[in-house]
This record gives sequence, C-alpha cells and structure tokens, in this order.
Amino acid sequence: MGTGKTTISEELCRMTGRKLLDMDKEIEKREKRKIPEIFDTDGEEYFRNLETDFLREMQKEEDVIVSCGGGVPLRQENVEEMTKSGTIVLLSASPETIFERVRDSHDRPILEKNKSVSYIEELLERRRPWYEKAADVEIVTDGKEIFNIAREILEKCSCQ
Ligand SMILES: Nc1ncnc2c1ncn2[C@@H]1O[C@H](COP(=O)(O)OP(=O)(O)O)[C@@H](O)[C@H]1O
Ligand SMILES: O=C(O)C1=C[C@@H](OP(=O)(O)O)[C@@H](O)[C@H](O)C1
Ligand SMILES: [Mg+2]
Repeated sequence: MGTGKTTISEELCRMTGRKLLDMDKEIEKREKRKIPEIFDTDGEEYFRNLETDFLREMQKEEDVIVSCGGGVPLRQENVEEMTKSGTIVLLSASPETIFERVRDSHDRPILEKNKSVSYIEELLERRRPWYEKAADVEIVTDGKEIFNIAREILEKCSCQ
C-alpha cells in the first residue's frame, strides 16, 4: 500500500504501450462497488478470493502490466499464478514515506482505522518475508520521481 504500484504501472504503460490491469480497479468494475464497501459488506476473505479468481483468469492475457493490491503476495497460490505469467517487481518504501503518501486517502480499509507510521511499520514487518519471497526484482521508491522508478524497472527487467 502506498509504494506506488498503481501510479508506476500507469507510467510504465505510457512508456511501453502495454495494457494496464490494476487489480483493485478491475475488481471494483466487476463488483460494481468500491473496495471499502466490499470489505464492509462481505469481509476481507471475500475480497482475497476475488483477487485469487482475478489472477487465475488473467493468465490468458499477454503483454500486460498488472498492478496488484498490497495483500496479493500473502497467498502462496497467488504467487504461483504470478510467477507463471511474468516478472514480479516489488516496490518498497519506508513506513514514513508510505504514511505521507496514504494519509489523505480513504480507500484502503486495512489502514483506515490504523493510519500511523508505527502500524505501517508493523504491517510491513509481517508482510516483508512474503514480499521478498515473491519478488524477482525490488526497487526502493523513497525520494524517487515516478518516471525514474518506471525507467529503473524497465532497465532491471530488460523488457524495453
Ligand atoms: N515516487 C513517488 N513519489 C511521490 N508520490 C508518489 C510516488 N509514487 C506514488 N506516489 C503517490 O502516492 C500515493 C499512493 O500511490 P499508489 O500508486 O496508489 O500506490 P499503491 O498502488 O502501491 O497503493 C498516490 O497519491 C501517488 O500519487
Ligand atoms: O495491502 C492490502 O491488503 C490492500 C492494498 C490495496 O491496494 P494498494 O496496495 O494498491 O493500495 C487494496 O488491494 C486493498 O485495500 C488491500
Ligand atoms: Mg494500487
């Protein structure tokens, strides 16, 4: 959350001409409601199952850039789907940077009642082993411009 997956994916698509699939946006389109409403009405597990279904179905897509939600690599079956279809890029940022980036938004239910640097730090500590296990490439995003992050990804993935 807040490391720039959605933003950088949009930039990457502009630079490469590839099609963008932002998982959260695709899920919202299918469900015809926003993520916070999905969490409120049906719970987190329901949302996590939508993510897994989406990943399975998108295997047929080619030449796409997929922006995942931050919880996706926490399920091993999701990581297996992602590994089948491409290079997995981990965007990271410090808890302080993430806090600054998400403090004014209200579309992330996991953070809504816990918006603090210390909670983000704790969440990242819990998640980091999963993220590192899944990632082919890691890019630290603190203090970097969006265009430069996208360029770094293209260089590291040699897919330009
Ligand atoms: N490199 C960056 N520098 C400054 N702001 C950024 C950067 N990357 C993302 N942001 C901003 O941080 C917020 C969260 O970015 P977003 O792309 O939604 O992250 P994610 O999809 O990982 O949750 C947005 O307001 C976005 O404009
Ligand atoms: O980390 C998470 O558990 C989540 C991250 C969100 O996506 P971003 O990482 O794009 O904010 C979104 O999928 C949902 O609110 C849950
Ligand atoms: Mg996003």
